[in-house]
Amino acid sequence: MSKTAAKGRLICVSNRVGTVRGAPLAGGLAVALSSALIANRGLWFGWSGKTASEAGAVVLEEINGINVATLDLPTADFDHYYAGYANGCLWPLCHFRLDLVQFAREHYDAYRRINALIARRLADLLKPDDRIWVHDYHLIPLAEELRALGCRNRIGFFLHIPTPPHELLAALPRHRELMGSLLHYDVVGLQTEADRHRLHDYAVRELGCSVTDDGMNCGTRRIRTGAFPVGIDVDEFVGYATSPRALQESRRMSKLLDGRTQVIGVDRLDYSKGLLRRAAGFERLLEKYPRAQRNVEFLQVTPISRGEVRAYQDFRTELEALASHINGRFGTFDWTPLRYLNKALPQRTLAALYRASRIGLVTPIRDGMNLVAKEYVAAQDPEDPGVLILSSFAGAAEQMGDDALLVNPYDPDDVADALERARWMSLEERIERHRDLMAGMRRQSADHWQRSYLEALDGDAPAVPAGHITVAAAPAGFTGKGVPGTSTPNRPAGHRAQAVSP
Ligand SMILES: O=P(O)(O)OC[C@H]1O[C@@H](O)[C@H](O)[C@@H](O)[C@@H]1O
Repeated sequence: MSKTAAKGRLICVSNRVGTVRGAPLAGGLAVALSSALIANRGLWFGWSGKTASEAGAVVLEEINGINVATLDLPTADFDHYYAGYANGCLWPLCHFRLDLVQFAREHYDAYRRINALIARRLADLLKPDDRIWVHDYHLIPLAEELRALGCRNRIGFFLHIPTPPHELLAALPRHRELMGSLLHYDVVGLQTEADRHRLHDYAVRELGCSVTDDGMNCGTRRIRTGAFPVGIDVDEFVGYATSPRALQESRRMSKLLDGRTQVIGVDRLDYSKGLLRRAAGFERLLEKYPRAQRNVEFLQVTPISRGEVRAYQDFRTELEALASHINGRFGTFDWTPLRYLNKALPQRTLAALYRASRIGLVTPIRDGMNLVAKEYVAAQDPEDPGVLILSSFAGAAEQMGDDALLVNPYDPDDVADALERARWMSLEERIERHRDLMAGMRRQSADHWQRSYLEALDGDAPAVPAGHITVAAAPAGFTGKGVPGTSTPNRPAGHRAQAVSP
């Protein structure tokens, strides 16, 4: 199929739609997807942000020039789906925190019901040549539910968060059922090559797939896989950071700092962001390099997130205790070492804060990509840029690892040493690193991300064949649901492919 063949509409589906009434479109990702939607006469489909006693009807409207379709989700299932399964089970699992995974069958069942509901509502709107692009872990089974309704459209999936290794995934009850549902997509996109390899490894071991140059063969299904690293709109962010207002704010901030070095961290309040270990690394800097005392300030901007999930509540309490401990231990009447804000700041304000900060400290214990790292770099003054310190466990490290200072977030000494090195890095070295980082970010922008993904989705992966689908057998113990063509429970290992209707 030619890449330029006439295409149908693009339908993006995500739990939250990226554009809301009354607020301008913000963030490179939302902007990139919106421009793809506008160019492809598309529709953004997702949750309305409200729950109701009954599942709602789809509301169609135009917001910021984009066609948006939303629905209220049923209250009875919503918490189990969102806080229970998506954020209490899949999120920690995908961020390698098996210890925090809370699996409950009723959560998983609600997650499946919500996916089935979204599929039914979406199916009513579909035209035969629409291409569907599903986003993130909330909606892994969506293609399977759509296929069950007879949908033969091209459907792609993009996972914004990390893919865990086989050993961790295998600990998830009913993992084959969940992961097998990925085989109903035509294209599965991941953030990094490492994620892609982990997916392949899982699919070979558990789903009977074989790996090809551009994806996987699973019986008669050919699934294209690829690493599509999410980027930012570099010029948009440079524009924020160099607006007269931002420059004025940065100058005001520099005056307040009075010659002290500002280190900045900006993250949702989430255990995956490594905030406790980051604070411990900062504390280590003050202990190990006493000259840093009174000369460095750490500003951590941390809007509250998913406060209904227990692990997030516990984490917040621990972080607050550590922040006060550090300030109590090292602070003086005229110097607060760590300023910790639970506020969501607009992109423009963040850009000014980034520019006034000599060091960007981005140390998640695991992250799909991390766009803060990219925004921090884009906001810098190219003639006197700051230094990015980046966790080697952020997806962004695959692209930025040569020019950022990479650290192991589990090692406070490594973080402290990188902070000290960044403090004293020569102007020449900072300029060179910044230049190379900017060049890489321009090559792999948000726009490049959506274009390359859609090219893969429109490419030569076969659309779902009419009639029967077959896949190779899954190993013993597999309960069937999830993989096309595997409806026999507990099929023995080695059983060959079997045909079923899609
Ligand atoms: O939607 P939430 O739970 O507030 O989390 C914010 C975002 O967090 C991201 O990291 C997820 O990949 C998104 O899917 C999610 O929307």
